[in-house]
Amino acid sequence: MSRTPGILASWRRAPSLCVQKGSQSARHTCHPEVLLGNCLPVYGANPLTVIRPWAEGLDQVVIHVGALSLKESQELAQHAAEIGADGIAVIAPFFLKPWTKDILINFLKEVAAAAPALPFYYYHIPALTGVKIRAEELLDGIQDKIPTFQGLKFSDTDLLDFGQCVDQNRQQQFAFLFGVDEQLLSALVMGATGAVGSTYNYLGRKTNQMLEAFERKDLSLALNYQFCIQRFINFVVKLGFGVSQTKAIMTLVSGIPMGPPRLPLQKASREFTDSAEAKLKSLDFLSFTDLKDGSLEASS
Ligand SMILES: CC(=O)N[C@@H]([C@@H](O)[C@H](O)[C@H](O)CO)[C@@H](O)CC(=O)C(=O)O
Repeated sequence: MSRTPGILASWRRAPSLCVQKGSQSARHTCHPEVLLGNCLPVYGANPLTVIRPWAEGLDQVVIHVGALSLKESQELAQHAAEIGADGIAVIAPFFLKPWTKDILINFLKEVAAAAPALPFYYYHIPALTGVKIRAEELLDGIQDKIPTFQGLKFSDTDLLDFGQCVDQNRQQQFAFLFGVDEQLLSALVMGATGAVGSTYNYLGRKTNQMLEAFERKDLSLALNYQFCIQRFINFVVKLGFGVSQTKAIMTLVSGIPMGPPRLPLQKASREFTDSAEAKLKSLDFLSFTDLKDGSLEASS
């Protein structure tokens, strides 16, 4: 795999809230419950062909089929159905933006209709799309318009909006999947039923420990794990953290070459990777022998 596979992420529905079990390396994400192919189509690379090899052997695969053009999004949705995906997810189109809830719903409805048998997830990520329609508003009556609507991936720090999504839809059995890894514990308290995020590809074990502590109602321990995760994320954010840096860390931890990012992204610097590696080790995310001997078993 020389090109980016997007970001692999996983979740499991409530009551067990989880990212990849048993390991924190990308290589060991071969058995997550769900793989989300989070990539927009780019010229010459159909995300579905990239996702297919990753999807083999997984229990569930939800494929992101959002695109700037409705037609392209519909074609991707149809292809996702043809290759046996378990669901589709869609972000808001972000070049020509929908400016009201109804317009956004109409766009999503047309995409969902192209794969009428597949559960449909709205992927709310306003920082990247610039579409700031509140998720809580969007969810109001959404199943009347999109009968396959199954849930939401919520990648925003607005916990008021997130909490109200949960609170106003308690009867609906929706999946509420949180996407801000450094705030997951807060979202769990609000009622998140799962998590999808980039750092679970390499901070999975610590995150699972946090989830287990939360399920045991040991909030103090869960908070310790969340703080530890925050220490790492805070550290890399200060260095400049994005998709390229995620690829670099995933390569470092898994040993799987993720390849260079495409322009306009720039490859992560050697200094970044060295600093991230040192930080992972100092916070006990990796043991000192993990990377040297090729063993991917991370320390607890
Ligand atoms: C803005 C962003 O990239 N958010 C990430 C988080 O996992 C994020 O990397 C993490 O919380 C660290 O800030 C995910 O929610 C989104 C994501 O992984 C994706 O769409 O590929």
